[in-house]
Amino acid sequence: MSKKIAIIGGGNLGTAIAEGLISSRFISPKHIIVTKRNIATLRSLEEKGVLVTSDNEEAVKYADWVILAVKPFQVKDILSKLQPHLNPEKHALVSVITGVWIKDIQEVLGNNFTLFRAMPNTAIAIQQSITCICKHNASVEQEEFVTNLFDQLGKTVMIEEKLMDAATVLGACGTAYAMRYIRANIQGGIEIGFDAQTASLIAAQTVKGAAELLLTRHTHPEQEIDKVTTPKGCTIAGLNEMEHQGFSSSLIKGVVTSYKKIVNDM
Ligand SMILES: NC(=O)C1=CN([C@@H]2O[C@H](COP(=O)(O)OP(=O)(O)OC[C@H]3O[C@@H](n4cnc5c(N)ncnc54)[C@H](O)[C@@H]3O)[C@@H](O)[C@H]2O)C=CC1
Ligand SMILES: O=C(O)[C@@H]1CCC=N1
Repeated sequence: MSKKIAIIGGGNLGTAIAEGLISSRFISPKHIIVTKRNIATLRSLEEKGVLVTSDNEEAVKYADWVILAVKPFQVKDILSKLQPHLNPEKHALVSVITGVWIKDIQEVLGNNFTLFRAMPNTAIAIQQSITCICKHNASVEQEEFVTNLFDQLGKTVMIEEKLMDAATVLGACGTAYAMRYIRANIQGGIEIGFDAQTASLIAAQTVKGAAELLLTRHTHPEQEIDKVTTPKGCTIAGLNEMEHQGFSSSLIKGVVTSYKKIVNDM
């Protein structure tokens, strides 16, 4: 029988997952049901054949896989209401919620459920996410299903739950960090003569190419940098100025600050 997936919380990430699953043809749109209190903004998913509802209970009755994609502060209340309608023989859960641990979910649902935590990023909408996954109480088939699902949407890596906060920072917040890097390049590009559109294209494609070099060659960034930096040239002059201004240091401090924010808030 075909698997059916409920996405509880059709916000940025929930809709991005639905869109990615449809584009990858991993699952038929009619086997996805997305919930949100106000479903008006889910119209475009509905037009693609996805079921939408404001009733979480209806969604879990329909599905066997339940993806939780609401804000951290909403999850306990939502799970408490769903608890009478969830059955460990039928349902397996995947939470993409930041800072919510397997033990937090177990506090509401008990210990019998198969639970996964997955940390994708918003590039999941175009099947280019990195998704870090950890599992609890999962069979080999269930692990394969979840890995296969997120493999359709980019790359996946299985990690221990204790690294989930770190995965959130590096993988999910990382999309925003990368955008800021690109934006700064665009601003610099405009100052040295490009119009905004051309600067954006050059900056984004350059970053994409740099990432592809690392992903296909499995080299260290510094090896690739060595190939760009002509002695006494302009690249090393710019790079060194960036470092004098604290470039790497500011990025590392930002990553650690994001991490501390998750750890201290949750
Ligand atoms: N945005 C991102 O890049 C990433 C977000 N996350 C995590 O994913 C979760 C969702 O994040 P976003 O999609 O950005 O937030 P969001 O606020 O866009 O989405 C949450 C959605 O849940 C809906 N919702 C609220 N109460 C509900 C209820 N009772 N029943 C059904 N739906 C309800 C809201 O209307 C909203 O559309 C958060 O826990 C976040 O930490 C994880 C990785 C990346
Ligand atoms: O900023 C946040 O809290 C969430 C977690 C990862 C991406 N967005």
